[in-house]
Amino acid sequence: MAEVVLKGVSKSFGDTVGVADIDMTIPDGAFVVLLGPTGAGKTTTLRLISGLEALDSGSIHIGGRDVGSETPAQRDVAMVFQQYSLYPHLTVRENLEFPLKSPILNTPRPEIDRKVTEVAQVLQISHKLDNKATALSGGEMQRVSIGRALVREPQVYLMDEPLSSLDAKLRTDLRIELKRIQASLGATILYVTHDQIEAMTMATHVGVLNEGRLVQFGTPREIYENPNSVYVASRLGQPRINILPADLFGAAPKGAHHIGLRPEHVAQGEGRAARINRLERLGDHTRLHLNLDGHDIITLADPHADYAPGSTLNIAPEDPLCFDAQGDRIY
Ligand SMILES: Nc1ncnc2c1ncn2[C@@H]1O[C@H](COP(=O)(O)OP(=O)(O)OP(=O)(O)O)[C@@H](O)[C@H]1O
Repeated sequence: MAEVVLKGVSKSFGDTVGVADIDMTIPDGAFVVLLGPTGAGKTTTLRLISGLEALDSGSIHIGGRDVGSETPAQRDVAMVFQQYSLYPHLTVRENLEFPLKSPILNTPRPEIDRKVTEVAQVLQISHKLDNKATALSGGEMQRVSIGRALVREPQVYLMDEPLSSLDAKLRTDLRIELKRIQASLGATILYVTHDQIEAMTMATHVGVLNEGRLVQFGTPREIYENPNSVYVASRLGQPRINILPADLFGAAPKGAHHIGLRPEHVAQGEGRAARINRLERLGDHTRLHLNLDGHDIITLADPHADYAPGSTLNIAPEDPLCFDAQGDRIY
């Protein structure tokens, strides 16, 4: 497919910053997940790449072409939105065929049939192909929307929380399927999600946005293990990283204002006595909700271990991440 390169990309809406000075390279065949809270600029980034929104400044190259003056159709990107966008008067099959019938693609009939059948199978909607789009459930409509993007082989797929309206089982199935499609087609995908598991399992790279700025870009592992700020550290990981005063366990590490401890980096059986507030038994593991000097701490425990709420557990930090007063990582 194609590499996408953003250089100095900015877009404001009146006084509101949409995105500011974004430099980002989405390698050919990469699955890049954008993370950030609401309003961080994720959707705006997708809309700028697709051409639905015009740049204030900067440039966007797709496959080496500067697409600044191209229409969305010329850019050859496929976009899937959170809200499904189907032609209600057409059947599922007609909706899926629609992108392939565009005069630009001019796909031969047998090829259209083959693609529609294949995509319908992947999305588990083969039995609904001849239903009107309006006769589908919300989850089915969303699958057809995804299908309309997948029948094409565009330069890049732009997906804005495409699985968020689906139930848990289907979301898991489609997560695996999307990843497989990406690997087998070598597709370049830019994907927005709030779902930690989607981000960790599907992404080859993660871009973290904060108030329109790209604050870190790296592999999910780099972002998880080596975040450059409290903000980035808090975006990935479920349960979230524990951010605690640097001196909670004794003398603060040099220069540190806060330490960050992932749940798996809380050593048990040594250190200070924390109160066990609550246990969450999740089957294969248990989450312990602790409190130490008024600070909540979450850690993991063996599912068979016998912890009693109200009792205490000694804990100590293990390989803490250290942050300065501004929340920037110092080591
Ligand atoms: N058409 C618009 N007119 C005015 N402001 C807009 C417009 N589109 C986006 N914005 C503003 O730009 C900022 C970034 O919005 P954007 O939709 O990109 O965020 P987001 O990270 O996708 O959020 P969400 O997770 O809620 O979708 C927000 O402050 C938003 O209010």
